[in-house]
Amino acid sequence: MTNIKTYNAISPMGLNYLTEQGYTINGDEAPKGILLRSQDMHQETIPDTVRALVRAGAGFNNIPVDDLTQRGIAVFNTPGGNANAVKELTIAALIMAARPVVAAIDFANKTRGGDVSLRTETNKGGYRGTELSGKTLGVIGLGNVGSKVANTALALDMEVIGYDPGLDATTAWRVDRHIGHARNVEEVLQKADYVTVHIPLNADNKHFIDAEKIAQLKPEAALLNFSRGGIVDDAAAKAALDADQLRMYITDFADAVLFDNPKTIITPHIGGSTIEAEDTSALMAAKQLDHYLTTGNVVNSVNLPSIDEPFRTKYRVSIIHRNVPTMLSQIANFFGDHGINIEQLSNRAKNNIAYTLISLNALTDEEWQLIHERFDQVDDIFQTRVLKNNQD
Ligand SMILES: NC(=O)C1=CN([C@@H]2O[C@H](COP(=O)(O)OP(=O)(O)OC[C@H]3O[C@@H](n4cnc5c(N)ncnc54)[C@H](O)[C@@H]3O)[C@@H](O)[C@H]2O)C=CC1
Ligand SMILES: O=C(O)C(=O)COP(=O)(O)O
Repeated sequence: MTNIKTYNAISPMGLNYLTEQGYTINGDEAPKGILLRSQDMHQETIPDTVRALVRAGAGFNNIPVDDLTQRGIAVFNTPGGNANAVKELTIAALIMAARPVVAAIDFANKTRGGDVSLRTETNKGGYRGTELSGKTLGVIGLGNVGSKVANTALALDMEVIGYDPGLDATTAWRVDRHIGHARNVEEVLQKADYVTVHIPLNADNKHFIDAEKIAQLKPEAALLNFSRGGIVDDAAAKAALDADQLRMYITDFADAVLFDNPKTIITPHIGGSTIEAEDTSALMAAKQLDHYLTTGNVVNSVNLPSIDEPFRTKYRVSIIHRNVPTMLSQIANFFGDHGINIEQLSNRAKNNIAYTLISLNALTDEEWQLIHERFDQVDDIFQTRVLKNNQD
């Protein structure tokens, strides 16, 4: 039985799906797949038997994607699976940035003695807030989470402007037409009363919100970070709070520099922590993992191009290789030279990586062996798998 290793609390919805498909979870055998959430995989040893690693969630900065690609290991995430959960917590944070909810709860709970109802009523004046209605929300990153936050803020009667240079013809449809599109991030920073960041942590986005950008915010603005620690320069945010150049900072990522500051609210990375989001993400992850291991089809991979075609032949050969000239002809020639008839060949590239899926109806054990012997020696080929159609 194929063994899958897991890290973190993965919803039974995903684990049960895999066991129903015949996998073992955390069994004794060397794993073929890994299923995880926020585990820091930069610190883990990933065995050579692993063919796929799936992050049940959106952010994959905890995974050494480049190293795994060189080893021919497919990496997946589950985009959108927890976006609604993050959206709802971000809206809660917006409300907490407008109304002193946390301080007011604290005050009510700490009121002791006498007529507590009367005492809380007479002292409530210190807990007056403002309304979101009519204020401007700036959303940086209009992906699965940011687009939902932006659309929902319209229903709160906010003006919304967004910034996302990576939107394409498909993803732009997610964004309501009443949301203004900023030409640059500075426009968002300067206009908004609230700024919320929903972008991935990668080399380009490290400290994307730095001291220089924070300085462009209105002093009465509030900054929200439900993306990742490291996207906002927390020390710069603290300095701006201390200098009254920023009113409030709410983040889902604890950082000691922010502790014990009444202008800061910290939650312990719970943006995606709802029952629904955990179920949806785990099930998506489990299905994508099974799909890849059994058919070679690639859905929602962060390092391989997508190919999702019905597996109608008896065999498939899946090849992860460098996106270089003559590779495809070398592969096709090998099959021609050995008299192996190709029923279908699909090839797609993503940056410098390409993926080729070859469908066959006849393949002897010797030919199966030969494919591995030959392709495993080619430097530009990272991984070759021969798959038998179990539905056959
Ligand atoms: N707090 C939590 O528990 C959770 C946090 N996240 C974080 O939120 C991030 C976003 O999640 P999704 O919306 O699902 O991802 P997504 O991939 O759907 O969207 C990200 C968007 O950011 C845009 N982008 C990238 N760099 C940008 C930049 N410098 N300026 C403006 N736009 C930029 C991209 O074009 C893309 O449209 C994740 O990468 C993850 O780190 C996601 C889920 C849960
Ligand atoms: O999906 C993401 O990017 C998240 O940050 C969620 O993290 P988690 O799976 O809840 O540890």
